[in-house]
Amino acid sequence: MAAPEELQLFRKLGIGAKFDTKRFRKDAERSQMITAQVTPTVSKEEANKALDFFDDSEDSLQLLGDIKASEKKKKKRKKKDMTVDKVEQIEQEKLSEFRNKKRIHVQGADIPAPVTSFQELQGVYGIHAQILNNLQGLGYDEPTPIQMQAIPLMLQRREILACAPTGSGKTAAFILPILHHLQEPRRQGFRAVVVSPTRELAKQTFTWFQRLGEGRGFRTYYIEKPAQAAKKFGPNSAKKFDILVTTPNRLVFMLKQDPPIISLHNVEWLVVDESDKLFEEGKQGFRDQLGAIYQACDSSHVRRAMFSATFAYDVEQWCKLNLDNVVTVGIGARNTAVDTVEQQLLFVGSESGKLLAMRELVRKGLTPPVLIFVQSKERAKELFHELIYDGINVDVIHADRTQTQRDNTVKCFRTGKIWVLICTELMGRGIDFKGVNLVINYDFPTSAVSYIHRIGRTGRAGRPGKALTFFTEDDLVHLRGIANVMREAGCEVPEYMLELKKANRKERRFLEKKAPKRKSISTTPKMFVDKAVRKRKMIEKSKKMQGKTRKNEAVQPGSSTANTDEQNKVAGSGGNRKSTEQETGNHKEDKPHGKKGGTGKYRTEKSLSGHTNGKDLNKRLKKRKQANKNTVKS
Ligand SMILES: Nc1ncnc2c1ncn2[C@@H]1O[C@H](COP(=O)(O)OP(=O)(O)OP(=O)(O)O)[C@@H](O)[C@H]1O
Repeated sequence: MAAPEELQLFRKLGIGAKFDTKRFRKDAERSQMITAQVTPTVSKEEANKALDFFDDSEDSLQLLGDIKASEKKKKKRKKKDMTVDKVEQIEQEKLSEFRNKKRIHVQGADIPAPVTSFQELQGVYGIHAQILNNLQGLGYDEPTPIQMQAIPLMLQRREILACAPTGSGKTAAFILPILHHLQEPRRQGFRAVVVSPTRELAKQTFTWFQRLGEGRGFRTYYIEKPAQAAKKFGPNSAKKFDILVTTPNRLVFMLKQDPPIISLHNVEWLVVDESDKLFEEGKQGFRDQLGAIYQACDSSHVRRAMFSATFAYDVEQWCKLNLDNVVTVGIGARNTAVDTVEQQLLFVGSESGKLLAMRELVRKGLTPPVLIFVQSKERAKELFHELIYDGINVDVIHADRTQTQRDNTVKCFRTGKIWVLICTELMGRGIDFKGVNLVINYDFPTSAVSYIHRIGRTGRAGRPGKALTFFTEDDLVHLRGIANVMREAGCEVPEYMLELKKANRKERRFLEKKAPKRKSISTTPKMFVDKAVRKRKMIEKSKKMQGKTRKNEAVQPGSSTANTDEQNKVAGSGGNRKSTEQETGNHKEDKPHGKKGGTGKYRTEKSLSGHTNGKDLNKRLKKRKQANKNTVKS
């Protein structure tokens, strides 16, 4: 074997010379002149070693004078470029591997790397330490996948369309970058706007802004009553707020006043939460209102972000056409339910079968908190009247209840004072009740999207949950779609369900909007219901009259009379107000209800005492029995 110095000299002398690799292969290998050519992939270290080698050889080139220096430099640069490319490629591979592991899918140009910890946000982006403290205080140890990718994107002022499962932390994903960009409170008016489809969700987002921004002094405003807001916002007073959280109709109402009573000219971030819902057209959707808000945010540097748990093709198309260099971020498979929810379907035969099944569940013992979804406010009222007589700690929330009542009900459910909450689609999206144990779809949802959102009220932030869906023959048209969602999430479904006829797009759209007509839930004879409705109407009428008199006498509203009326209103099973289940934009709603003060509280206390106070319950049961007897007689 040749001595190392000899080999070195041999290598230097041999530079540029071609070997007959068949004849001299052994010599060439020994002097390491062809190893680099036969190695298929080079690590960074290896590549650097190779470069060192060529650096050495440059001297010898000058000595030998065989090869031109410029050619050599070119080669050297090429090798260096190759190494940089290789390093970048390796980095990209690592990123892809990490994204795959977290099921993060991205589409777009120049996408920043996901962050792996909240601390990284401070190091790389300079997020304020107070915000990190707030996160820690809330028990957010590490970012969720949507937060890992959406936060750095928004911190780089990129416009995004984000889709991530229910309960996966989308709210903090948009709040953190907003708080960072606004830096500090300034007297410039609203600089960030978040639009949500329901008041409950808007209020919840408002609360999260306060929690995550605690100690930073930002002033967030939630439009509860446009008329009140108008007073509050006199031309200059609106300037003292930084962030606005609202439902679309309330904001549009204020924008459309002449002159507008709110200005969005300084808005830097417009976030549309539940974007697929807000993009829906027609009575149930908010497409027009969203258009008006989009136009009102007319600053040249406004950025927009859309968030939802479910993906809609038209939202994506709109974003691609209208947003600047938009990035799409998706977590997991599109339009799927979270796998932390154990899903079950239960065939109950008929409408009355549902009530029997419900009572059977109660008899066996329900573990609260439980959410029950029905398809309309009328049915919500009917079911409430059935269950309350069963002695269940139950309350109901729907669009016919006043805002105060809705707020109180939500509060009582959050604090565990109410165990079972009956609701409509109103509560289907975004609401974060911690630890909901079971979601019951008493009425079958009209689309897979609605199903995903409804059952997403449980199994949040990685916790386990259960969902039970009743179905009858009326629901067969929707069954296949929901069975598919269940199977995607790894739940067992009978094969026949997946083989049912598939509805085409047009049919699906029609079915989505029209829930099947169902027999009443109520077991109380209709004549008594009618009587109750008539009575309620009379009371409402007399209340109006009293209200007028009170106004004339300049007496403050919110008296005990209002309480009694409100109680009757909730107890009535009919309803003649024409509000939809979503936020309606009927601003008349705000005026009288705002004045009813503690009526919701009264109502809640009453329903609670209904369960704890046996005497009261017995009285009501007696009354009901008597009513039934009377019908039989007549
Ligand atoms: N990084 C985190 N670590 C722990 N908990 C978190 C984290 N981020 C969010 N959460 C909690 O997870 C729950 C769900 O978050 P959030 O309401 O933002 O979900 P979401 O994705 O908006 O759901 P939905 O689609 O139903 O609106 C909340 O209680 C929130 O406090």
